[in-house]
Amino acid sequence: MKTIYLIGFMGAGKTTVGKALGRYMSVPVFDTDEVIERKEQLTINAIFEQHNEAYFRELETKILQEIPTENAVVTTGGGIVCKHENRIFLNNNGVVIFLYADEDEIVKRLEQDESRPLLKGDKKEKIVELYGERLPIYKEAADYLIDTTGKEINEIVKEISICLNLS
Ligand SMILES: Nc1ncnc2c1ncn2[C@@H]1O[C@H](COP(=O)(O)OP(=O)(O)O)[C@@H](O)[C@H]1O
Ligand SMILES: O=C(O)C1=C[C@@H](OP(=O)(O)O)[C@@H](O)[C@H](O)C1
Ligand SMILES: [Mg+2]
Repeated sequence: MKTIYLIGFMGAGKTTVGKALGRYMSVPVFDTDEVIERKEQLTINAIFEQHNEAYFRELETKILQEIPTENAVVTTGGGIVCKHENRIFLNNNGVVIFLYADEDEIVKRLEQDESRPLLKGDKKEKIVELYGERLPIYKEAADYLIDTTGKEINEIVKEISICLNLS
């Protein structure tokens, strides 16, 4: 089975849904952020502070290309689609599912979260600005779009399984 890549904005549920999807499909799950943090022995926040975003993006591309392209679920960081090279790799190596959630839902889910360096400061303003820039990119990069707004994790996993004829 070709690897399933989950893309979408911060807070769309990629990491959470991906873990549940991997359990449902009995395949390993690779979260690009988690792989990077383990390799660097630094949190994403610390990588941005001690190095910079460009350093993180180089790591992200390298890690993406090291993760198996068969029989796995890969949960990506929200900015991975911003690099054309990454979009080409995703498209060539797996099935790309865009986990959509509307802006208000994203804001709600990330209200208490301080783990995303790009949302430091006025979180809502940053979300509106970044999401506005990226929404067309997610849509263009995806094979399928799943709306996660107001849905439970298992409901989203079920929708993905139907989408991919897994059930
Ligand atoms: N469908 C959902 N409904 C409600 N909360 C969700 C849903 N999916 C994820 N969350 C919550 O939103 C936050 C971000 O989820 P996460 O999986 O880290 O998203 P991403 O990896 O896309 O940034 C977490 O607190 C998670 O529990
Ligand atoms: O959208 C982005 O640029 C980012 C999303 C994050 O992952 P999540 O989408 O899992 O939060 C993480 O890769 C980093 O903070 C950058
Ligand atoms: Mg994540």
